[in-house]
Amino acid sequence: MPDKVVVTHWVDEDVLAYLRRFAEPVAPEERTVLSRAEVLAQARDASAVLACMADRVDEEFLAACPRLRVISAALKGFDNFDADACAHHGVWLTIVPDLLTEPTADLAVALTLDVTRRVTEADRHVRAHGFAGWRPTFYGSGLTGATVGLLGMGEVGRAVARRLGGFGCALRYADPRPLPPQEERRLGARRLELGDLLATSDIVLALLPLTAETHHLLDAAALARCKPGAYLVNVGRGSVVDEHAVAGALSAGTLAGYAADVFELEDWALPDRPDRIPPALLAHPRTVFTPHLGSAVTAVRREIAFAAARQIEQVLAGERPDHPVNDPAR
Ligand SMILES: O=C(O)[C@H](O)CO
Repeated sequence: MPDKVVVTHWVDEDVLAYLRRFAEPVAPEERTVLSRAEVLAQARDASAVLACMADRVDEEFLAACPRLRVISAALKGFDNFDADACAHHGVWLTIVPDLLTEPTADLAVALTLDVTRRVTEADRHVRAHGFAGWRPTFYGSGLTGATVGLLGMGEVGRAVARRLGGFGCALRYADPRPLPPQEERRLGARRLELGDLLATSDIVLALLPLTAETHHLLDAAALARCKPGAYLVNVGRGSVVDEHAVAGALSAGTLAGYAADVFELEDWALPDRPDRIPPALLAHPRTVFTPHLGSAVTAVRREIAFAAARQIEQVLAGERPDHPVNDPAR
């Protein structure tokens, strides 16, 4: 009997065709994700799951799916997946680490320009009130001459720095691991401690994974250290910021704007995660939000799905997958 593979979200037909060469995939036909109950119902007798950002894999999930050999996550940040529990159940957990870098950096720059130049806010105004000619309104602040603080200098941080090199801003970064001096010079980025970065940046971009150390790194106390009138942009994980504290900082005027592609409610594995975006944040005019579109480029999502499918093929063939984050053999 062929191995069953549960694909928890819509993927291109040619990814399903690839999976059909060695397995029997089940996947939603519409552009949607399966609910946890639907995934569990399908995965009870499955050998593999091709998972996504909407999924959570924990002890309960693994106990309900005894035939699983691999969870292949079509993502990089695996904070919603319990890698140790997977290994304990003899299940590989694999990720796709590299393909989201460039599109996520593009979106980070897009959100930065949007929130600082008030693009979405002005668009809403034109649609709601019409346009009767130029007025001295919607003045913002651009990137030229700004000091931009990159919080996190991993792959995405460096990709953002490369892009910002053309905008005439001063680049700073905070990361426990310094870049080699020649790379700092090439990117024109100077390393600072977190407090100094917050105190001196006109725009702060949070480009961090979610870990015990980064959870609510930008809480009320940290935001109080920001340069008055700074902008904050978050494309890493929602819970790196405390969204209620961000709403407070916006209404106090400490922050001039907040743009995000990620939200605390998505961090399913956190026991105290909120189940909605704070209404005060949604209502604030100086916010710009996208629904986790970091890697949402057609060709990139296709490549990510193929890379995840390939790792399922490898495990089912008894091979070591390309990008495991655990080792069930140990
Ligand atoms: O970590 C990732 O790959 C993205 O945030 C999920 O789409």
